[in-house]
Amino acid sequence: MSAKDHLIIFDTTLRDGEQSPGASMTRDEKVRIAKALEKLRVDVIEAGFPIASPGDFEAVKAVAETIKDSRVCGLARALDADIDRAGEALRHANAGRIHTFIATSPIHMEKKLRMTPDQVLERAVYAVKRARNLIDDVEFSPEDAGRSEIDFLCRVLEAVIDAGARTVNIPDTVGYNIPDQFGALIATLRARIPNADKAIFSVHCHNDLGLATANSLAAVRNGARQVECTINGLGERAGNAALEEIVMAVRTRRDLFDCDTRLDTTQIMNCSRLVSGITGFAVQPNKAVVGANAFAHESGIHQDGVLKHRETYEIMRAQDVGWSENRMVLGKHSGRNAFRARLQELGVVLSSEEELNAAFARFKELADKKHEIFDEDLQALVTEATLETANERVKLISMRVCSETGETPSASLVLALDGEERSGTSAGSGPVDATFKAIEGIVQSGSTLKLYSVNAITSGTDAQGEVTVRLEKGGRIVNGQGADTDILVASAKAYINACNKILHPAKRAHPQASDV
Ligand SMILES: CC(=O)SCCNC(=O)CCNC(=O)[C@H](O)C(C)(C)COP(=O)(O)OP(=O)(O)OC[C@H]1O[C@@H](n2cnc3c(N)ncnc32)[C@H](O)[C@@H]1OP(=O)(O)O
Ligand SMILES: CC(C)C(=O)C(=O)O
Repeated sequence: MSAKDHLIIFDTTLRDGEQSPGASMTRDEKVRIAKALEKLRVDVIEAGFPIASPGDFEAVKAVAETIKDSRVCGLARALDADIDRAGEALRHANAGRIHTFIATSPIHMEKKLRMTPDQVLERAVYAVKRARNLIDDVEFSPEDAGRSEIDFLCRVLEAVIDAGARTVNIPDTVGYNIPDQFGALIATLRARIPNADKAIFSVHCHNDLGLATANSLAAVRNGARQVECTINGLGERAGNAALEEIVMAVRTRRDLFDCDTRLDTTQIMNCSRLVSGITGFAVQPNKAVVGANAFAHESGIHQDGVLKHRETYEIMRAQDVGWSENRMVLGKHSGRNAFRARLQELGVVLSSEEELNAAFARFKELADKKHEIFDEDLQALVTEATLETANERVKLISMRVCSETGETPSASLVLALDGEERSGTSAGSGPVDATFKAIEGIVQSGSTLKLYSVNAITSGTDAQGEVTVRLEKGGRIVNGQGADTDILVASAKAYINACNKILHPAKRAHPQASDV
């Protein structure tokens, strides 16, 4: 890859990312993340701001001493002490860089720095020269370039390139720019600055208007060859451009970019999880590339499309960014094709289309009550569907259970017995007891309850409960199962399932394993 084709990825998770309130990292945590970034093959790791604290100095030093395959960078204001401290932290780096900056926008110069433009220009040149005395690789940023006057910006950049800055980074510090404008800014700077070809143009975009990635990409299309970004888009205020978005956009839309990165994108998820785990900043599920839903499909039409041809609804491969695979989430919007495919994956073979339809109907009912249907839910559904299509003399139509402090619980049920609707009410020592007594009152199975057990099939308060009921009649023992998000309904279903077995003419004279 030639320099022209190479898009340099400058990761600033450990510096600007750490500026997210609450995202402070220890030295060892920074080293762990830096190693993961090195494995991802980022070109430059900005490890911190050495003057900020003794701890950050130690962190930058430790990263510089550990990392061999990426360049390690330290940030410094345009001040002697900052530059010297950065140089000291980077002394043992295999490849180091000092990144010095000073603001160039009217508002920052007048209100914050309280310096005239000429003083700022002079200090910028001085800082770059001082840094160059310590290290070969110096980057300069005119902070708040996105709100700076173009003529002044050109003057500053031309002067710092002459002073030895190898990279000039154009920050949209407050995320104020929009893509067309920011792209045009890069094109104008490159065209107007006479020595522009002596430096690499870089961009550093913030996400205050949600445009950090779009602005960075617009800049790349206009000749920027370094992008500063962070894992998961971590960073000051609304964050920085997200590394994973930049890298995958350039790779996925090769048709639009005349450059690419050298990253091993399969390491992206690893870095994302590590950064999220260390900082405690959870990744939103719908975050591009690294969110839990980025490669998940729940809608039937999409699932059907992906099952037939993945690219109908996926522009990237989940594996290419480090997910093990894409995910089909079964839920209320899913269709038969995805349902059938998941059952096949689970090794469940339904003997007829009728059984599949019964299971699918139950699945939709359950999906109305439960956000996500897990494999265990499916197993339970299929068991029920299979039981349902077997000879069923008793079916649950509806039920109502009352349980109130100080009152005797009661249950009223409507069942279909041999196709005829029957209702019954009973009191009991508890709601389950009342339910079973009401069923027994209608069905008159004459059996005795031997066992009642409840299991949560999946986790969460919306989990399905699976109930097993064991009945005994005349030495014959049967087990009935029922599952539902309502534990009383699951209990009624289990009792009815067992009754159906009791009422069904026994094929054998003695209790059999198949009955139980
Ligand atoms: C856009 C960015 O992300 S820039 C990086 C922002 N990151 C950080 O600030 C994190 C680390 N910062 C810190 O730990 C501290 O702010 C320090 C150690 C750098 C400085 O602390 P202090 O000396 O107490 O100064 P304080 O932070 O209160 O104020 C900043 C000073 O730096 C000056 N300053 C700001 N930027 C620059 C610059 N690029 N070059 C020179 N001076 C600068 C300000 O004008 C102010 O000067 P003043 O004290 O004469 O008014
Ligand atoms: C130091 C510079 C590059 C910065 O972080 C910004 O302007 O946002």
